[in-house]
Amino acid sequence: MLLGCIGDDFTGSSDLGNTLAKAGMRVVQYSGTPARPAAPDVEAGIVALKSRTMPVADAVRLSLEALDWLRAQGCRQFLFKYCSTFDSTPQGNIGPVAAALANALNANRVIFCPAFPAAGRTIYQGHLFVGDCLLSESGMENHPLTPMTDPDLRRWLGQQVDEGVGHVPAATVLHGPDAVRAALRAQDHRFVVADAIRDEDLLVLGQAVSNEVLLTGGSGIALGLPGNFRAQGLSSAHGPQWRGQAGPAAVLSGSCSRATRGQVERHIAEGSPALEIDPRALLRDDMTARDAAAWALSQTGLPLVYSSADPDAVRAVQDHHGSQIVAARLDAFFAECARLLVAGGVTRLITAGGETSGAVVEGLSVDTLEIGPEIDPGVPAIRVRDNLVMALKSGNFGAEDFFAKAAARLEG
Ligand SMILES: Nc1ncnc2c1ncn2[C@@H]1O[C@H](COP(=O)(O)OP(=O)(O)O)[C@@H](O)[C@H]1O
Ligand SMILES: O=C(O)[C@@H](O)C(=O)COP(=O)(O)O
Repeated sequence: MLLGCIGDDFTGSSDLGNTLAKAGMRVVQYSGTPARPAAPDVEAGIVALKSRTMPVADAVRLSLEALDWLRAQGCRQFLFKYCSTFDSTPQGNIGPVAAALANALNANRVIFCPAFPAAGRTIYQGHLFVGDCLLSESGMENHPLTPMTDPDLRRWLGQQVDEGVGHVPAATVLHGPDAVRAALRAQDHRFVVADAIRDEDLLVLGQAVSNEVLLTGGSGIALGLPGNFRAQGLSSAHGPQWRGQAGPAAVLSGSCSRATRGQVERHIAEGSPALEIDPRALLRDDMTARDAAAWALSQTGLPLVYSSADPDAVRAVQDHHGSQIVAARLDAFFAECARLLVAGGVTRLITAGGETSGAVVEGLSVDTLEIGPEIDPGVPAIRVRDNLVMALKSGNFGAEDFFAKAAARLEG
């Protein structure tokens, strides 16, 4: 294994897998740190954790365990993947996890670059934009678990760590890898936010950090890495292999992000079967995973079970019951629903939302996910086992017709 990656959620990890697989690496995503060694032909291994929103100390511990395993697989470089919208709280977990990994690897320069231009995430003057909005005006300020209320990544990361945060501006990145390397050497700080506006900038950054042991960022920061390994004669390009999967399909969505809500609306507007889950009904046991799975298995077409709701509805439920209680109940519901659907014959399963996808993958006791071809930017088709394929869609990814498109792509 050449590149060892740690993803702080499951959809984000598959997004990273998509970038690396498209650029020709053979990629496997693991659900948590595996107990066994990796297969010998894996070039990039991604240990997916559900560590984005867990207590800081747990996220650090699990990330260090993943690092130990990746080191034992012979990796030469390590990438900590977090969200392209830098999802975190003022306490963490991005800063503390990055600091622990940097300490363990003796890394003295670590870049932070969540940019993903294909999905509209760019960084300029240290500020993160989503399309033409600052992060804090993009809808992410209403995220149920990690509201992003400050677009200045230096300031946000600075709250999470006990050290200063440097910056490599776009003007330097435009001058190419040598200029970036020189700027990194000149920094007073170990942690450095790097601007990136275009994919070309990410390729420059990727080249500039080819000798750094630890990088951090969104999937975009990986764009240039397969080329680095190829240039060193360490990897040979081959596209992801894909074998379609026939059989019943279903969608589970716990994501309340704007893009997902649009996809849910489109699905319903097209007359496709949809069952809305009210978390209050789950908490009262008026609705169970068994009820929802039985409903889905009795439908024709592509059934959608969703709790996706707008920010006001989410806030009302959280204020009443507490966000952690609601999140835990929804996670348990979707995990159980997925188990029942697969037991009932579903072979193509689409999940929307990082927390939700993590709960589902863990609930299905899946340990290895083979990354296949891209469905929409940032979302690959995934083979889980002989009779089960999945798509783990990040909350804000995918076109409006994503659910139908994913079902078709997983089959074809
Ligand atoms: N109807 C709802 N009311 C309150 N909270 C909800 C509702 N539906 C989902 N949530 C919360 O929103 C979170 C969405 O997180 P996630 O699955 O990661 O989606 P995304 O990727 O869009 O952020 C869930 O973990 C859950 O706690
Ligand atoms: O980098 C990204 O935007 C995604 O890969 C990702 O991590 C999204 O997370 P969720 O929105 O929680 O699915």
